[in-house]
Parts: sequence; C-alpha cells; structure tokens
Amino acid sequence: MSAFSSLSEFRTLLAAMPSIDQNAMSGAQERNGQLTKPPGALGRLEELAIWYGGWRGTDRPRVGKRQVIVFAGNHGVTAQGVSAFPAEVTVQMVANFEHGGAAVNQLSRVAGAEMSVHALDLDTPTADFTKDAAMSEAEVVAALKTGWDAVDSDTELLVVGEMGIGNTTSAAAIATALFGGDASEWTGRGTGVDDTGLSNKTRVVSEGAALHASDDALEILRCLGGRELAAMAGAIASARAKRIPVIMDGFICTAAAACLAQAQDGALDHVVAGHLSQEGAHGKLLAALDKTPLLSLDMRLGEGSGATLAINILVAAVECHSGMATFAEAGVAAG
Ligand SMILES: Cc1cc2ncn([C@H]3O[C@H](COP(=O)(O)O)[C@@H](O)[C@H]3O)c2cc1C
Ligand SMILES: O=C(O)c1cccnc1
Repeated sequence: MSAFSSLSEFRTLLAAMPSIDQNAMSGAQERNGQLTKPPGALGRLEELAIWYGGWRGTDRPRVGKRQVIVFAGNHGVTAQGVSAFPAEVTVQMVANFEHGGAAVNQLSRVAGAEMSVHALDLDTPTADFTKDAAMSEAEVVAALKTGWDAVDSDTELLVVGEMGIGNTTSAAAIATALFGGDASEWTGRGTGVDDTGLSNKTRVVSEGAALHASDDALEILRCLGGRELAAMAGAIASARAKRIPVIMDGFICTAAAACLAQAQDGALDHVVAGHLSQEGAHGKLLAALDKTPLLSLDMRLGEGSGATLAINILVAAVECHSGMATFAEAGVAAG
C-alpha cells in the first residue's frame, strides 16, 4: 500500500513525522565534550556529528550507505525562452548520468555514495505555468511518490539532485510565491541567460507567481513546480519518516524543500544545507529557511553536486566524533 494518494494525505503524513532523538543527541553532546581536543575546536563539525547521531538514534554514529538520487523532469515553461540551453538537454543528460559521465557521477564515487537516476515522464513536460497549473493533483502526487519510493530503507545519508532545463525558473517562481517580494529578487541566470534573457525570465517568474498565488505551499509546488522538484520533496519527506539525515543541494533543491518547510513547521529539521550556490537568490532562500551552508565554492550546477561534495564533510565530522579517543582513554590531561 502506498504511503499517500492525495496532497491532503501527504500533508497529514508531514504533520506526523518523527523528531530527533533527544537522548541520543545529549549522549553525543556528552561524548563530544570528552574527546581529545579543546572544547569547540572542531567548529561546525561537532554540531554536525551530534545532529547526525541524534537522527540516527546513537551517540556514536557511523555513516553507512550514502544514497544520491537524481530526478529529471521537463518544463513547459521552456517555451518562454527562459534557459540558455534547449529542453532536449534534459533527456541527453539523463543518458550521461546513466553512462557515468556527469559531474555528480564523479562526486558520488568520491563520496562513496550509490547514485541512481529517475526520469519522470520526460515526454510529457509540465504545463507552461504562465498559462496553467504546471501539474494536476494526480501528477504532483505521482511525482511525490516517485521520490518517496526511491529512498532505500537501509540508506543512512541522503542527497537528492535534479536535472530539468528550465527548472531555475520554476524554483524562482516557487520562492517568490512562498516568500513574497519582487520576482527580480528571486530570479537568477541559471545556465547563463544574458541580460535580455534575465529580464524575460523575471517577467515569466512574476506572472507565474501572481497567477498561482496561494497560502498553501503544496499547491504552490503543484502549480509552479516540476516533477523533479516534487520528487525531491517526496524523497526528503520519505527520509524523515525513516530518520535518514539529508544534505540539501542548490537553489532548485532548496526551493523544493522550502515547500515542505512552509507546509509543516520543522519539516526540514533532518536537513542540512550542503553548499551555497552561485545562483543569485540561493543565499536569501537559505536564510529564509534558517540554514547555513557547509560549503561555498562558487558552484552553480545542480544535479545534487554541491550536496554530494558535502557528504565528505559530514562523514569527516562523524568519523572524528566516533573515532577519536576521549581524554581518559588516551591518558591526555584535560584542561
Ligand atoms: C549540460 C548541462 C548539465 C546540467 N546539469 C545540471 N544542470 C542545471 O541546469 C538546469 C537549470 O538551469 P536553467 O533553468 O537555466 O535551464 C537544470 O537542469 C540544472 O540541474 C545542467 C545544465 C546543462 C546545460
Ligand atoms: O543552484 C542550483 O541548483 C543551480 C543553479 C544554476 C543552474 N542549475 C542549478
């Protein structure tokens, strides 16, 4: 039986998600205080390891199976000339992912992660959201479910990424509809549109956000999102149900995740921001979600690339936490 079959059932599920294990977290906090280093000397690595242990329910975690899932979808809004690349690139990149030739394939290997690709109805792009809702309820629910089902129950750390020409336009429209302000504050160059392209894209974002204004974040996802954005949201929620911590990627992934956060308070408590994308509004979006990125390397690729790179940081944090000796074990004098 599937976990949900309507947006309203998905919403109910979000409201009943597990929270962090406070006992495990205080145990990890206590262990952190006994490790052979001056207090706080490992900086954010310390809080990361404690957070990770809290979600995994242990004061001495290890990061086992790391799963990277790339979802792909096509966008009707590309008819408005919003990307520097043609829509065919989506399906062509799916083949590239399958053959191991994309950046995220290399980064997954480096991070010791299993990577898979899910193409969502590429032959049926979403509707152009300046004219109609991008997806019907049945379509958005099907995409959420694809994401939900793609998360393996033995996964211990999840990254979700995306491929979909036109999807920075979708993400910008979602951000505008969720957080308000002028469309220009949320619209960036994506794959690299020029100044004329950027003003056209901003118009498209503004029209879409106005047409589909709603105080319901899941409706915003349905009307302005793409299948790959909904699948990422479904996978992030699925990970929460399974107590699997998630590393969030760039602007598009964060926009998808923001729909969960706006639908349900605390829905992203099991999520850390992997990196700050160079896409203009990513920092503003992360700030709205109160997330501080781990890396800032001027990347603007998507695919889950920044988050996959950040797996190495999280694993390093957890290895220090669980592998280091305590002052007592090592016979080192505590300060
Ligand atoms: C070859 C290629 C590989 C990519 N990998 C990710 N993206 C990124 O660019 C797209 C979003 O930008 P826009 O909204 O401007 O179309 C998404 O597919 C995103 O994943 C790529 C884009 C291209 C061209
Ligand atoms: O931040 C991202 O995810 C991003 C930015 C530009 C193009 N593609 C993805």
